[in-house]
Parts: sequence; structure tokens; C-alpha cells
Amino acid sequence: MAGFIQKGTKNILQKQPHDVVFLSAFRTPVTKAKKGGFKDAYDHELLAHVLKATLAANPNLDPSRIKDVQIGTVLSELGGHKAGRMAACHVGYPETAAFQTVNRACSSGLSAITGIAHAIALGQIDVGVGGGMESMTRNYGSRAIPTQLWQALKESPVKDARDCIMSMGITAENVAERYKVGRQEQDGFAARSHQKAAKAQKEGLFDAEIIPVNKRWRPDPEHPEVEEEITVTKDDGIRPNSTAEGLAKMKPVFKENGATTAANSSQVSDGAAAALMMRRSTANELGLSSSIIGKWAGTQTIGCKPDEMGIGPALAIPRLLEYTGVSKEEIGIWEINEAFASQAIYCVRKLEIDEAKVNPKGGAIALGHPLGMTGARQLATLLPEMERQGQELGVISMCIGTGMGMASLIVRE
Ligand SMILES: CC(=O)SCCNC(=O)CCNC(=O)[C@H](O)C(C)(C)COP(=O)(O)OP(=O)(O)OC[C@H]1O[C@@H](n2cnc3c(N)ncnc32)[C@H](O)[C@@H]1OP(=O)(O)O
Repeated sequence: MAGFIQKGTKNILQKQPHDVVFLSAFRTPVTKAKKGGFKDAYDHELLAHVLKATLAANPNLDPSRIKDVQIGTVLSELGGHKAGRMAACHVGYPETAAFQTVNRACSSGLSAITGIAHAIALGQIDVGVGGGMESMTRNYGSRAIPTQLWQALKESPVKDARDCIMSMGITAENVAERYKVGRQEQDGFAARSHQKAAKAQKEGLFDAEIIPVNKRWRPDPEHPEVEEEITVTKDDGIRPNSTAEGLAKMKPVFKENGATTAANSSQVSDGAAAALMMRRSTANELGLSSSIIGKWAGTQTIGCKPDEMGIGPALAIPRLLEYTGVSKEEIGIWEINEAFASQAIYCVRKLEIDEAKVNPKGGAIALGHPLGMTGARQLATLLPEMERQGQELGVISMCIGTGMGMASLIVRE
């Protein structure tokens, strides 16, 4: 044991009574902000759907066993806490199930899952739900960068302090320049993200993780009084015809003569995700052991320079591997956030991992990146793919806009 986690691949692959296990991991489709299927939805509305689906998928679990719900969200009004708790109560979580929202910027969903995992590992709770929600349609823009800032911070002599509010696109340009990630390479990576996602969508590989969502939709912005009922079943940001040559025609959006374009950046999107987690011994006691789909085996978070925040996974992953005693070669699938192609390429290159093992169903460039939800989306995307490929170990990793990386080790059941 290292603290409360198992160390070493052999130990990690064994089923232990104190393991933190997943019984379900679902997500809504991820849709384009302002244009996509959830443009008229609230973040907590999407959360209600995944929380309800979590109960429905586990009918033999008495909801009163759920002791805590942690939901990552970045931009939500009042930190999403009040509306999130309302959503949980609304769909049948008893008043005894505690609720909190978590904000570690883009890694909030992964932080929420880790928070529940730590509470289970310490014996604080037996059963919990971790996830994320985000409506960038409603909350991006005015809430993306703080406006009520202490003047001393704006003028801080410490560059790292000032850089915490740097445009994410500029940090992507910094990574490209400093580590020589060329435009062509970025466009090729972005096109492959779309191609992989399109193939996975065509083959139905997202079906197991996606909860179809019925919702109202206003087809005409000029006539908001006209509403229709629609069912959103698919991610709508995937562009199957993306090619490196086609993407080369796009103009840089963050910097004159830069290389970061709308096509090689993650998309601004809406969505929610949730996973049911418990201690293995609790699952056994409740007769739910046959529903276990995977286990959490440890998380590490590490800081880096805010002006090159995208390199975070390249720092967090080695620390995670050291912490868990697992080697890079033993990881079958890597879910690495594609905040921008430049930073994702840098991380893959620096870690010397095979791109064929990275985001096999595409990443945030194709699937979208509803900030606080993405880490939880990656879990929902990873688990069925580990099962399909017969891979035992997977890693989820995020970069964090104020200069951090986070990584979690996930084991197939
Ligand atoms: C820690 C972290 O994770 S940091 C990351 C946090 N997230 C961010 O910072 C968000 C980054 N992304 C953005 O800010 C935005 O997506 C931007 C500014 C890059 C682009 O915004 P938009 O211009 O609204 O992008 P949008 O996706 O709508 O694309 C605009 C146009 O570009 C073209 N385009 C975009 N992608 C493609 C593609 N793959 N192939 C061909 N054309 C494309 C299309 O013409 C598209 O218009 P359409 O949707 O009407 O067809």
C-alpha cells in the first residue's frame, strides 16, 4: 500500500475488498455551445438526466445508500451548488445524500470522481456519485475570466500570478512555439481526432456511455416562443470529413501568424456525466458485484507554469505512474485531454507514448469540451473501450487552465 492505495501492477489488478469500484459511468451527448442540441438546456438539467440514469441503471441499489454526490463545474451560477442539489433531489436522491460542486477548472469532473474515491478509500462513505456538468452556452464569456480582481494581482510582479488568467489559446500558442509543434502536425492530430470519433460514432461505440436526452428546443432564435420536443442521442461536434489538408486553410484565432485555429482547438460545448462508485466490499454485501465495471486506482495532480498550462499531463502522468508503481508500457489506453492539438501533441511526444493508444474514440477537439464535465466524460468513454479492447489499465489526464495537470489510473474489472 502507498497510503490508502495499492502499489504495483500485480496488486492493483487483484480484486481487494477495499477497492474503489465503478458500477456505472454515463454521460449525455456533448453538443456544440449556442448551436447544438443543448443550446436551450441548463447545466443542472443535463445533470438531472445523468443522475436519474445512474439510479435507473442500478435498480437494486437503495438510493439512501448514496452518501455523497460531487459534481465538477466551472462556470455555473453560484458555483452550481444550489441548482445541482435541486437536480439531485428532483430525480429521487434522498435528502440524506450530501451534495457538493467541485471547481478545479477543466479537471473538475476528474477532481469530483477523485473526491468520491478518496472519501470511499478513507472509509468516510461507502457509496457516492462523482461527475460533472457544464453549459458553456449559458455561462461561457462573462464567467470565463474573473472581472472583479484585486488590482495587486492584475499588476503582480509575479508573472505566474498574472498568467493565471491568460487566454487558453495563447497558452496553446506558447506550447507550440516553445516545444516546436508545427501547424501541419496540429492539423493532422485534430483531423485524426475527428476521424476516430466519426468511426466510433458510426460503429455505435458511444452508445453504451450515452444517455439520450429528451428536451425542448427552439428551432428559430427569432421566435423563442416556438418550442419543439427533441431527443438528443449523439455528440454533434464531430466533423467526419476533416482532413489535415482541409484544416490547413483555417485562420489562426488567438494570435496573428499563430497556429491555433477553431479546428485544432477543443470545442466550446454543453454536457453532463456521472459515475456510481462504492467500496468493493459494499458492492459484494449489496449483491451488486456483477455490476462492477472498473476501479479507480489513484490520482495525482501537479502544478506547472500557467502560461504553458497544456503541458500539465506530461508532468502529472509520470507522477501517477510512480505513485501507483505501474509502468508506461502497461497502460493500454490513454484518455488525454485535447484542450488544443499543440498541447496534446506535446504531451504524447514528451511521454513517448504510441498515438494509436491515445483517445481511440477521439478527444475534446472532435467531441467537445464542456469544461467541468470532460474528466467525467473521459471515464464514461474509457471504460467501455477498455472492455472492448480487453485492456486492463487506462489513464485519464487533464490539463488545467491555471497551470496544472491531473491524472488518474483506471482498471478494467
Ligand atoms: C485546461 C483546458 O482544457 S483549456 C481549454 C478550455 N477551452 C477553451 O479555451 C475553448 C477553446 N475553443 C474556443 O475558444 C473556440 O472553439 C474557438 C474560439 C477556437 C473557435 O470558436 P468558433 O469560431 O465558435 O468555432 P466553431 O467550432 O463554431 O467553428 C467555426 C467555424 O470554423 C470551421 N471549422 C471548425 N472546425 C472545423 C473542422 N474540423 N473542419 C472544417 N471546418 C471547421 C467551420 O466553418 C465553423 O463554422 P460552422 O460551425 O458554422 O461550420
